[in-house]
Amino acid sequence: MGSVPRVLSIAGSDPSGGAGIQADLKSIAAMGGYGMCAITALTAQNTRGVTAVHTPPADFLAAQLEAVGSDIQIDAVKIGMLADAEVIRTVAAWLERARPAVVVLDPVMVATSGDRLLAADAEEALRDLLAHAHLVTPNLPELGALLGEATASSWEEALDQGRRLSERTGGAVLVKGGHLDGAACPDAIVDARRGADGVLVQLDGDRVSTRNTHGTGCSLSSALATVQVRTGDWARSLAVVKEWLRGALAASGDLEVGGGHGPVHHFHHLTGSVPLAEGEFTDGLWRDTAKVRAEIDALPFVAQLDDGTLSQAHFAYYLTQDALYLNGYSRVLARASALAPTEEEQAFWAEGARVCLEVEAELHRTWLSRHPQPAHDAAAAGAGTGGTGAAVPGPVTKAYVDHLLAASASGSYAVLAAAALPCYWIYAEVGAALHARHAARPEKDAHPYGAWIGTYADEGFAAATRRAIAFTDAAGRRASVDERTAMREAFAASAVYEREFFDAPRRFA
Ligand SMILES: Nc1ncnc2c1ncn2[C@@H]1O[C@H](COP(=O)(O)OP(=O)(O)OP(=O)(O)O)[C@@H](O)[C@H]1O
Ligand SMILES: Cc1ncc(CO)c(N)n1
Repeated sequence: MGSVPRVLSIAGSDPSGGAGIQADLKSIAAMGGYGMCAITALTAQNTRGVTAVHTPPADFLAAQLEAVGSDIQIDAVKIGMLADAEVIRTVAAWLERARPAVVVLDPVMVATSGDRLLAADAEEALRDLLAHAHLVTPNLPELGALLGEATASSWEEALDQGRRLSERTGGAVLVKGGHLDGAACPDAIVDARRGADGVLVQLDGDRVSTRNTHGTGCSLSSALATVQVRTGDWARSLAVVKEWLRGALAASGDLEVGGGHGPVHHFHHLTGSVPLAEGEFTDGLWRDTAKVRAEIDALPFVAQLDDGTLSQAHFAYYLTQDALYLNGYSRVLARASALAPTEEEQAFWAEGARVCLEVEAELHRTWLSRHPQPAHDAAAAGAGTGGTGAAVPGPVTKAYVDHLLAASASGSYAVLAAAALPCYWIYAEVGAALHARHAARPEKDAHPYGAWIGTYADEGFAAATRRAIAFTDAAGRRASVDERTAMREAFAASAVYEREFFDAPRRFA
């Protein structure tokens, strides 16, 4: 066997996708297997119930089994709905010849909705088929019916019935707690060949509070067949499948399928790693920070820069801190260059690091000489003797740069790119909005910050921003689930620091 178990489901079709072969194929894939199916019957059903069943001629099922089995090595078989005695005989005859290494049989008799899925006169034939299975997975009513007894009313009684069924079939029986009353939902594998109580493994579990239990039995049995190929150990297989199914039940509400007993979310564990289209990842980062960005737009600093009422002291503090920030940011971009996976990205971030130093120098040469920070403000900002360019980072500048340096130290290029991105993206957006408003002003020349706002119209920075977004997006698309989470956190934290940076003059100047 290779690393992908080849698993055949012999079962009925549920067009609503929650049970039958549809659930089986999803569950097999969710467990890393290659799913195949031979269809025993077509049902017309949804989450509310079954309205019709069409059973094709048994010869046609035989033809499907022959086609698959004559060409493909089958590592495991899961058997579900069998409809009638002729279908059962057809499957039995094929199993005799094919003798798959793993056979899990879910003796489907009644759907979750209460509708019959097996002809009443076929129960005897089904009992005979059980001997072909390595594991039988009846729910409590099916377990009772297979023994010709009433449904067990306690877990102990169910285990006892399971052991007696195992004695009869010669294989293992999965006793399922799904139909028990109460908050517990245990499952146990019972094998009469294993001594007195026969319990191979029992896994206790809490009941998930949901109506979406359509197809849980189908999903469990096909997933178990798949994992069993990998482990060869029912107890370990059940442990992994039960935890997965619990997650699928817990996430079933995300699906919003149907008004009755809805399906479970078979791929809940993969939602964080679905292949993303170009731009999707960074669009998500942008959406997630909508609130923080709206808060930036509403800051007094932005409004005052816009209408020209910003105090010289606040502006000078801002420029001073910006120069300090750019120095730290340059080192962070240099680290992104060092970690970059391609030469194109390496060059891009290195150029960004260089430009930061150039802009820092320009701030000192031009802007800060025109708008020096008053001595008492520089002292308040921690510059000591003040006013002579010996400023030190204020609390926000320090915290923001420390956050970026921590992202550098994470060693993840993707996380570092995400942390660095708001400084491009949010700054570019805020600047573009300020610039657009300024450009529409009739008396531009009289505006005290007109020249500064003019620097926001830098097409080179806008182009660099687009590339920084594209590189971060590509890194996000390649990233693992955990790394994507860390990227979102890093981006969101930087967005908050962007807000704090614009608000810092009001608080700390
Ligand atoms: N609400 C729940 N919370 C947690 N686990 C559950 C819940 N309902 C069912 N299960 C689990 O789902 C699996 C299937 O159990 P169940 O007894 O419901 O099978 P079934 O009746 O054959 O399913 P189906 O709905 O496909 O007919 C078992 O592992 C059981 O423990
Ligand atoms: C086709 C099919 N198989 C099994 C079940 C049991 O859930 C169902 N509802 N439908």
